[in-house]
Amino acid sequence: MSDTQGKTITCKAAVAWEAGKDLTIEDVEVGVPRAHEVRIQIYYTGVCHTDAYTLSGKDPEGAFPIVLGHEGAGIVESIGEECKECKFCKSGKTNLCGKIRTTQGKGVMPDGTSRFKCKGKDLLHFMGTSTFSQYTVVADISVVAITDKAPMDRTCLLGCGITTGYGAAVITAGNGGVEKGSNVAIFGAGCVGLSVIQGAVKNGCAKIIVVDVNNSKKAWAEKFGATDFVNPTELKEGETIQSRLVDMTDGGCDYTFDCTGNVHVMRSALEACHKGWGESIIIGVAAAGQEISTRPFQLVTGRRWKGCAFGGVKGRTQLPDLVDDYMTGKLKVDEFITHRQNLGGINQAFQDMKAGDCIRAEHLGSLLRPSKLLDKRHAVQQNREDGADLPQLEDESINDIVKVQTDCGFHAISDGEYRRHMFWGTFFPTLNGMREITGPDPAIFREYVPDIAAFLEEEKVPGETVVCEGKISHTGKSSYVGQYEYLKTITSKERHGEIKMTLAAPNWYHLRYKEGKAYPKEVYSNDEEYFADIAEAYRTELKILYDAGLRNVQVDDPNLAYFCSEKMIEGWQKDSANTRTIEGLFDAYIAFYNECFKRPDDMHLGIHLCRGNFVNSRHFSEGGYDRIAKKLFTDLDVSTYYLEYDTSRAGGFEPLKELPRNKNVILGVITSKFPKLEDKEEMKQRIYKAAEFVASGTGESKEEALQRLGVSPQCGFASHEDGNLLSYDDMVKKLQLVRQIADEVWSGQP
Ligand SMILES: NC(=O)C1=CN([C@@H]2O[C@H](COP(=O)(O)OP(=O)(O)OC[C@H]3O[C@@H](n4cnc5c(N)ncnc54)[C@H](O)[C@@H]3O)[C@@H](O)[C@H]2O)C=CC1
Ligand SMILES: N[C@@H](CCC(=O)N[C@@H](CSC=O)C(=O)NCC(=O)O)C(=O)O
Repeated sequence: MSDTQGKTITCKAAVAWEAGKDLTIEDVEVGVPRAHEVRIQIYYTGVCHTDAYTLSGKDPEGAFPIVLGHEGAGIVESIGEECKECKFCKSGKTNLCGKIRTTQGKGVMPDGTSRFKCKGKDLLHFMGTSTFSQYTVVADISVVAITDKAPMDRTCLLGCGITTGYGAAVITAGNGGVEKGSNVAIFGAGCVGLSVIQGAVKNGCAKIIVVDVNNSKKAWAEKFGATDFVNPTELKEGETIQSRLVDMTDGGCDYTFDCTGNVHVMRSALEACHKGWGESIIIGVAAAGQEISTRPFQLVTGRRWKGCAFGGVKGRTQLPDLVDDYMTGKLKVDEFITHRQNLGGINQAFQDMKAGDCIRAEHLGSLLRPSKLLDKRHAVQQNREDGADLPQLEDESINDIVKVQTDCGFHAISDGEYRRHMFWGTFFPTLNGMREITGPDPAIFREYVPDIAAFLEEEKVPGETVVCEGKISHTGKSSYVGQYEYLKTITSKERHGEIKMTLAAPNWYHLRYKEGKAYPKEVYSNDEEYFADIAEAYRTELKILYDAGLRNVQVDDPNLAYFCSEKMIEGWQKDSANTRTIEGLFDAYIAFYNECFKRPDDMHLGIHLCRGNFVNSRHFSEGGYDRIAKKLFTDLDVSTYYLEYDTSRAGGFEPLKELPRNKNVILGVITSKFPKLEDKEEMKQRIYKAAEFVASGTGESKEEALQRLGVSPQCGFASHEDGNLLSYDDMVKKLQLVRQIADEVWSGQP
């Protein structure tokens, strides 16, 4: 036993102080286990809709403050002193043990007290488990020992959702499970419904029909073994879901399962059962106050309604068998792991669960403008037209490009950056203290910074740039938010959280300028002061965007990719004016980024590392991620990296070994620079290869690593409004190819 035995442990836990509010990570005291109790060090926990239900305040038993969580796996740290004794357990008829249920429902241990304390207050326990804590105390009968060969990051998921669905099919339904040859219908293909499918497949059901309002669940359902899929919102006129299922099964299903928690669905599920013997199992948790109803005649004529908690599985005796099924490949568990978070990311985990999906097919934001829009913008820029009708044309063109994206099946919709001239938009020039200038003095630029070098090769400097002339601050008025607001008006409310906005890189007007030229010395005495004001401006901008509803941000940063370029590094080292080493500058930029992008947990942040994407499909820099990967992936506080991988310019996949378990990479294997369509199979093989490298770095399986990858074009199609060397149709074909690849690699996922 550990040396903490007999002592209170102080550890981190996610505390729900009140209903409807985010959890906060607190230091909590976890008391010594008493008689018939066990203290466990929790290594992994799942997040379940029932946690969200209780947190929402709708659970009649929900009380606060509480430590939620009930899908946990860990190691026993210490035990108090050692049921076949309660009426329920003695009956052999149910898994609902009565011994501790009353106190458990009140959020306390069987002796009526709590083992959690925080800020001098007792915290309540949840479902007798409270797994959102590094340590927890549970009653001895609430814990089951399983083989230490089973990985805990998977077995925690057997704590509820998977076991519930699987158990409902193989234990609760009928007399000990659905019979071979039965026809079953499963309403709702989330974790629970998909697990019902697994049970139905195991027992040899004939028809396994999945009913879900979300068409993206069809591929998921098929992957788990469903034979049919019906979307109840796409029925023929006059048809109900009951009548469709009755028709499909020659009179009705032998078994139906509600895995939605919707009481109307529960009714349909019952009424879709076969007269005389059909049985409907309620699994979903309905909101407080809701009741089920049907015509009593449905029951009179032999249909039966039943329900189950935890699938009817007796945790202490039957769970080890499920673990064995998983270990021997009979029960799918890995496939359910779509996201990982550490304890600090728990609110994000709730958001991810509610969003239901993770985005696999992406693009980088900028899309080719239609020629009518481009012509108009040129006419306005050259003062040939006054531009009064430009906003209207922008709106129309955005409506069209949003339709293209939704038709292609993209979720992270952008406005194509149609209101911007360059990919970074108008953030910097609109800050107090910054000014856009044309025809800048070439002497201010670092001539070895790749985009500057490219312009100088053509004996030009950038036509315009933004310089700092005074103390920088945000005006309080965002130049990006209008772009998001417009997208909201043309997309459904459920999609507003997926809309993606691209933002300028905070270091953009720093790296290009020679030492001492990025800001006047009288205003800032060093980089850190300058960075601090820009960071404050970014935080203000993010708050405005967040308050408007934006939850998906992508930063476009060529500068960080320049740190992969030998030429740039050589230039930096030869420049005697530089006061930092190149490594020191990279570190400073990472710290700068982390200050700029301090954000709420439910705002997703990704970063695109770009090697240049200018008119005529021009790139600026070359070099693999090897030299920056460790710091980039570990120290930079972003969730997703959009990485170029279309040519050997970006090097190999080896650096992906450095990707930690809580981060994602979108592989830009499709070029946005040229029209030739990539070979789909070859691209899929590249993705699988990338997954091998990710897996080899963390020790995950390749399948798990795949769940942190996605696919996209390598860059935008029009970082400069004039766009790359391909046609609008070529671009659409590329987007369709990205979608097809994603569908084949991650079937059913967005
Ligand atoms: N009884 C028990 O022991 C347990 C119950 N639950 C409950 O089971 C339910 C399902 O959990 P998850 O699978 O994790 O949820 P989920 O949200 O991942 O999946 C629900 C699925 O139902 C679909 N759906 C929603 N409305 C629908 C409708 N009207 N018709 C058809 N499909 C519809 C959704 O598109 C989604 O695919 C929840 O209510 C949860 O609280 C979860 C674990 C244990
Ligand atoms: N407390 C709620 C009901 C919550 C609930 O239904 N819990 C189920 C399992 S759902 C798991 O994710 C459960 O354990 N039921 C058995 C029990 O004895 O609680 C309410 O009062 O509505």
